[in-house]
Amino acid sequence: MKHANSFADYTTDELKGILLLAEKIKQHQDDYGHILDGKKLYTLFEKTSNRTYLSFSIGMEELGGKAYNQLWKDSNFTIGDLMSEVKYVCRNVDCIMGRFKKDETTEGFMKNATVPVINGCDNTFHPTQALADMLTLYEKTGHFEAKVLYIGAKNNTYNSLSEIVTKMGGMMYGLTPFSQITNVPADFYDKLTATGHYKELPTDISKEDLKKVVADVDCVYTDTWVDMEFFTNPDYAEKKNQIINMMMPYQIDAALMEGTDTMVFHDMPIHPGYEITQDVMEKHLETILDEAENRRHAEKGLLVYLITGKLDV
Ligand SMILES: NC(=O)NCCC[C@H](N)C(=O)O
Repeated sequence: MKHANSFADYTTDELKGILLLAEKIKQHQDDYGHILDGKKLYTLFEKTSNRTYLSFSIGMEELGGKAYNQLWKDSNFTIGDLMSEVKYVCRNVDCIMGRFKKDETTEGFMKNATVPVINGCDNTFHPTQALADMLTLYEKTGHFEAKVLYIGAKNNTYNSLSEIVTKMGGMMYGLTPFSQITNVPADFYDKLTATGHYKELPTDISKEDLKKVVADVDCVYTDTWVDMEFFTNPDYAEKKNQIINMMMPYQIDAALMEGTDTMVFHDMPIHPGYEITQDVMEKHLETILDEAENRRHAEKGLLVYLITGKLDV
């Protein structure tokens, strides 16, 4: 039995297998409408969501299974012992997808569950977003060895994207003047660098040098500068303003993209005027929506793999 959290737990072949299965199901949906007949997925949200909620609910239904959704605040996880509650949930369902504020909750689920647990985005990793991103890159470029330049806050999305790009043998460039990450092992980024497929760019890189990287990569990627659990938190308002001021010079704008056919990716929700300008967002929106739709397709590959243990279906 496997969980889905860090891609350090997955081989390159396994990831390719999941993505190729996802693409096969996407192209031949009619052949896969019953593959998870009778299977049940429990989804639990401690944070807000649009894509994760919809993609897992509809994705499960399209495979013949059923998803049962609960908000953390309505659950007895708020008052009970985590270990025994997780074990109880596992008596009922075949898989769990949880979006939690803290990675220690994700890890608590994974430690105690007797069914596969998928991290639906905590403060450290967002693996299903990275699978969707890689599926999109594969569809748009025809290969898995993608070159990506991420400009923005170092965060959950960045960590999982960096893991998958390096694992697939592509090249990940990170320009991250600010970090939301508080809880990865000290050597996490060193290990990525040691693969030879990961490079952090200096924050004082010249516009000229940055534009060379933009022209060389398949896509420029950005994400919110402030993660969802802090976005509307009044206690975080001052910090949020500081971050915005610091990050404004790193906004994805038309001047940065000018003269290239490089794609722009964003995991959504988008904050035009902050991490990306309105015009660049509008120009690349169809690509971004392809990427967002691929959450559902990539997750279907993952669900089939985790629940059946098979890739050759
Ligand atoms: N598509 C998504 O699932 N978006 C999640 C947003 C990730 C962002 N770094 C956040 O934690 O708010």
